[in-house]
Amino acid sequence: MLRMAACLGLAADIIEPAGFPVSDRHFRRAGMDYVDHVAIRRHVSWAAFEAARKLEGARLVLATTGAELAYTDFAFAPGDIVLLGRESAGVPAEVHAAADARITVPMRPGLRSLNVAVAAAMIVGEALRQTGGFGLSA
Ligand SMILES: C[S@@+](CC[C@H](N)C(=O)[O-])C[C@H]1O[C@@H](n2cnc3c(N)ncnc32)[C@H](O)[C@@H]1O
Repeated sequence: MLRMAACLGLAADIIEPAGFPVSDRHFRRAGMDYVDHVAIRRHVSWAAFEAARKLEGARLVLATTGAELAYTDFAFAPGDIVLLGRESAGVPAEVHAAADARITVPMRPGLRSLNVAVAAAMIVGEALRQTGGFGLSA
């Protein structure tokens, strides 16, 4: 997802505790050489992230299998933050409740979820298509 953010000119927020090590050193050790090309904002907690987001006035758009609204039917706006949950557990109820919108990538019945990076790519692609953001960022 960080590689996608680098290539498409998107900023990435990481909210701790994350389900993976989040230091630049760990990313580099994992061969993530794109890390220097992404504006990564790290937040020490959910509360810290929410405080920063509210200062910016950005909408929080939660990607979840627990929503009715298809991502293609949602009207994205520049500045929206798309929040994705942990690969293992999704997001807690508190985070679900705090979102301004909840969207889903419709799936066949009986299957659990997409891989988080696949869901992110589909949703970000649609958001950029709608907002004209493809290729506009330096
Ligand atoms: C592997 S899923 C999490 C699965 C977890 N067991 C759960 O019950 O939420 C990781 C993240 O990918 C995103 N995701 C996966 N499939 C999705 C879908 N069909 N629609 C929207 N988001 C999805 C969500 O943000 C989810 O929190």
